[in-house]
Amino acid sequence: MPETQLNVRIAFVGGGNMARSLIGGLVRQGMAPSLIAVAEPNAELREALSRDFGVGVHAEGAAAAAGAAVILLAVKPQVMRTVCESLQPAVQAQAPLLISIAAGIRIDQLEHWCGGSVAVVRSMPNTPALVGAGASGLCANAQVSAVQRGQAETILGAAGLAVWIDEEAQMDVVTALSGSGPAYFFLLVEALEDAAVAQGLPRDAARALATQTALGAGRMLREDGEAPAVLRQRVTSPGGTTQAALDSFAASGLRETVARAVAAATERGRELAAKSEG
Ligand SMILES: NC(=O)C1=CN([C@@H]2O[C@H](COP(=O)(O)OP(=O)(O)OC[C@H]3O[C@@H](n4cnc5c(N)ncnc54)[C@H](O)[C@@H]3O)[C@@H](O)[C@H]2O)C=CC1
Ligand SMILES: O=C(O)[C@@H]1CCC=N1
Repeated sequence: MPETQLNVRIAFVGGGNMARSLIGGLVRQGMAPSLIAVAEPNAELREALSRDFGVGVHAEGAAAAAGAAVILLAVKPQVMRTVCESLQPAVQAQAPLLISIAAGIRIDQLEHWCGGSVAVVRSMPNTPALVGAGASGLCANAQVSAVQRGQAETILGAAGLAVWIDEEAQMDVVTALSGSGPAYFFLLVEALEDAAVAQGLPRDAARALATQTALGAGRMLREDGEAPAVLRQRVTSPGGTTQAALDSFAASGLRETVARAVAAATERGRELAAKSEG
């Protein structure tokens, strides 16, 4: 990754699922594992990260953060305040770029918990990052330099697509769309599988066909370049089977149902942020 090659020290605080997927992406893209340090209290996870990627592992956040130009916070929102407070001396001494991937934790909270002025990128990735097909929204505060923006983009981009969001308030919408979004598509595949079984198809065949249809539709959305509505129209022969299904979706208010679900998820993100006030 020439322009995107990272040659600065990165500390991951939290070595769970999301951290693992981001670390895997960086190492696959050629980043030297010796530049990556991970703090993870769970010894089994620590050993697995060391064995699988050759990264440095520590039990404590402060040990991993020592000398890091980028500190990526990959812990659950509930422990974020304690973790930031423990990192305060390192953050104040080293002035690193701080990247948080925690749902619902705001930039001003992170600044406050880390002891004041600090460059922060708030990000919302999603679980397809585990297979290199993630989608992340990124939002930076004013202290983040152009170089640091590039670093954040490289780290999140190593696991898929990274999109900058200007207004932090919109990060709750990103969470509701792409953060939670994989679950919506999984639900649709579940429902399609069950529906096909109800119509007489064996379950194995129903799951295989529903899964591959989701993959095929996703790849066409990315690779064809046409708008989703155009791709949909191309499948829909007048008076045919697709039209019958789409008419039924419309009669059930599918678009309104989706709009209500995304509104509920956005609102929940706001509530979670309010709960973690401090
Ligand atoms: N799972 C998802 O779909 C998404 C999750 N996120 C966010 O990513 C963050 C991490 O989520 P996951 O990786 O799914 O969770 P996870 O539970 O797999 O990983 C969190 C890790 O943090 C470790 N940890 C706990 N206390 C610690 C401390 N004091 N210092 C260092 N490490 C500590 C835990 O042992 C655990 O391994 C969360 O804030 C979540 O909101 C963001 C986007 C999507
Ligand atoms: O459901 C949640 O709250 C988290 C945020 C995005 C995906 N999982």
